[in-house]
Amino acid sequence: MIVLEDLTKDFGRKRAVDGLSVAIEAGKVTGFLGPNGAGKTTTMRMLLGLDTPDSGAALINGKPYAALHTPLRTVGAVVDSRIGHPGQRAASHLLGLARSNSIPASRVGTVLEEVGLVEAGHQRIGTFSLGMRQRLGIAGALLGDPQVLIFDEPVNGLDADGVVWIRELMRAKAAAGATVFVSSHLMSEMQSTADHLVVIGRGRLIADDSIDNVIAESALNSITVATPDAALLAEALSWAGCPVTLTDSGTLRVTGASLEDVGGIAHGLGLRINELSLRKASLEQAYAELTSSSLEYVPSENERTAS
Ligand SMILES: Nc1ncnc2c1ncn2[C@@H]1O[C@H](COP(=O)(O)OP(=O)(O)OP(=O)(O)O)[C@@H](O)[C@H]1O
Repeated sequence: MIVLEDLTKDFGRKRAVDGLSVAIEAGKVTGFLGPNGAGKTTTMRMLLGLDTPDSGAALINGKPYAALHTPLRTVGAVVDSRIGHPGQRAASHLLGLARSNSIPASRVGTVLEEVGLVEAGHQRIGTFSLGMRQRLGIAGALLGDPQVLIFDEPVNGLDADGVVWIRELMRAKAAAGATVFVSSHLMSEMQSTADHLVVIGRGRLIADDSIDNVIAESALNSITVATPDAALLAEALSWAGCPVTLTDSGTLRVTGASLEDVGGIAHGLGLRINELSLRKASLEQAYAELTSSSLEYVPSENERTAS
């Protein structure tokens, strides 16, 4: 389990992480999301003892990283694709890591196989593609068979097969009881990988909830109602405080209400209903709504139209 307690970090006058408190549970993949500069990497670096908190604590299984006896047996992480020395061979890099953490040398072959790098084990790291370096980083993270995994943007540089592979790896590790904490910018990827989300903006917690709840809370969820008595139902819904619009096709679009609310009001009026359906927001929409007020960098109109 990972626990952040009022975690705070400043770089000069810039507050990168601001009083962040959250518990990341075992047995789940928890997605760590936030706009550019929100403080995700800094948080992960503090968890791994690579940056020191100014106040608060970042704990893995109840301890700061520096207090872990053989860290690679407790936590495996990929926060940087610069791994090992370019002149070193992949297998000897892993062997060095294993030795320094009292991990049996036999694990090197096991993890190289797990990440699909058996053939490349004798190659020098400097000859590796970005995708191969990502896989080697993940091999290092898995070496001590840890119960906590921390990945910062792990799909960067991976091809389509690699993306599916890492998704299945994270799901399998969580299903086996591991705590998997992963940052990503790809909402579609998070939607198919994560169970739970921690969203931050400007270093502060914005949401700590299941993906289903994050989407359910979105103001962009809407209900479509088709009825011959649209005007009457629209008036009743407005009275009940539900924002309602009449669409070009003559149906009503209702927000801020559940299917039960809308069905109940229509039933109370004895109206005939031809369609009553819920249109859920995507995770991307719900996320954009949550983080719109904490963007550090807003693209100009020209950049938006160019992309
Ligand atoms: N070593 C550093 N020195 C000075 N400022 C830093 C340093 N590391 C991070 N920052 C600043 O702290 C803030 C948080 O950065 P961080 O990299 O943690 O965000 P992030 O959420 O990981 O962003 P991204 O999604 O763009 O990778 C940013 O404003 C960044 O410029």
